[in-house]
Amino acid sequence: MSATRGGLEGVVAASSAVSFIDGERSELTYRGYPVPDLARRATFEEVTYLLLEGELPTRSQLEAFAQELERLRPLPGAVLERLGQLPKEAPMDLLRTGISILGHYDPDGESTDPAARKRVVMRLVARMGTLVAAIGRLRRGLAPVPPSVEHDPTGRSTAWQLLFMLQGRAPDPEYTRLLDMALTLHADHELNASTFTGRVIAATLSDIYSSVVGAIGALKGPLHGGANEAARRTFEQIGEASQAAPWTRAALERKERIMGIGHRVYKHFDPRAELLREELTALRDRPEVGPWLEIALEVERVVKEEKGMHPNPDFFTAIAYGAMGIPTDLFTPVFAVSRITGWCAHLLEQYENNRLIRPRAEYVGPPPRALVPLAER
Ligand SMILES: CC(=O)SCCNC(=O)CCNC(=O)[C@H](O)C(C)(C)COP(=O)(O)OP(=O)(O)OC[C@H]1O[C@@H](n2cnc3c(N)ncnc32)[C@H](O)[C@@H]1OP(=O)(O)O
Ligand SMILES: O=C([O-])CC(=O)C(=O)O
Repeated sequence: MSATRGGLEGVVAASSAVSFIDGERSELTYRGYPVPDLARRATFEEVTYLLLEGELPTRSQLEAFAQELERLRPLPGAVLERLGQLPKEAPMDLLRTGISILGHYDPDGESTDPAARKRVVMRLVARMGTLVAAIGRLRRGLAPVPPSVEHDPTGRSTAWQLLFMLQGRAPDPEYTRLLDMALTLHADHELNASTFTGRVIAATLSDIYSSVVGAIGALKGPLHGGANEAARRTFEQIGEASQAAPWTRAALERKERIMGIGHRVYKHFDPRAELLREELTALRDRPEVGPWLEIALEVERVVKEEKGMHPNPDFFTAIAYGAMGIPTDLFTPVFAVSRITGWCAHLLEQYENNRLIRPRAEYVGPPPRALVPLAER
């Protein structure tokens, strides 16, 4: 019998100056700034700069940063060509492969020079959204739409560009603002499973692309980033608010997990989910929001009553992203458009002060025993 429940719960596995979670008080900060403040009062590009550079940008720093992202946003043509040749069923697999292909075309991909690593990070941050949008279109048999600066009234916003490249038309300003906020809320979360995966890979002194490919693999799982897609499918299965309470009670009775509910670190509530609920409540008169929100709030009420558990942000982005017209199986890739910033901030931090990450396992197998030759077994 093992002495550990597994999962490294509560284990401090690295020092980091990127983000901080107080699970008891439901507080989250990026580089010292409360994340709800950043989500409400700063753009995702300001937050990206903050995560990567350690400080919020001045106006001119932000302008130069946004211009650089704009310059780097288009994908090398060969990437789209190769993606076009792959089976299209699984967007997260396409994203994983797409990032891997991008690595082949990056002249700095294998460099260990800090300035070259920063250039790699900028390319990844700029291109993740372009890649996700292209995957979304290729899957529907449509030609990818390139980024467009002339039509972007918000001034080079990742959220605007992502929706534009996905849908081929200027997005609804309310949804652009909501997506910008959601991107900020998902940008970093300390040593979550995907970031930890990336840091483990980087700590072997492997390259940034390999680390991000590994992180994407971890994000895909429904216990982590895949929960937003799974939560949407749950709401669709429930169908209408009157069915939500009996459905939830029956699922809990069967000991099933309700996707988008629960968190390893937050003990009382997740501040990101609170903010998203508030934003969606303000939009509840919209037909693409209201009925889904009613279902979600019923599920939330019953889970809280029965298990004392709370929603995580994936519970509400499952409604928000659907309302924006993002296809359900693209929800987790959209998470990656945000989290690439946190992954990169952590990878740079890992390289700066590296030591191989190599924990031990508690051995629970058979005691030492003598080998019986094959002929005698
Ligand atoms: C952005 C993000 O990645 S946020 C996380 C997204 N993931 C999800 O929403 C998936 C659903 N949630 C879960 O599976 C979990 O709550 C996790 C993985 C997020 C964190 O859980 P952990 O702290 O590891 O808890 P653990 O898996 O040990 O479960 C503890 C107990 O709570 C129950 N539980 C945990 N989450 C849920 C849930 N969503 N629904 C129902 N029961 C749950 C477990 O069944 C278990 O019950 P038991 O003790 O009777 O066996
Ligand atoms: O921190 C975690 O374990 C999961 C999470 O909420 C995130 O990655 O945003």
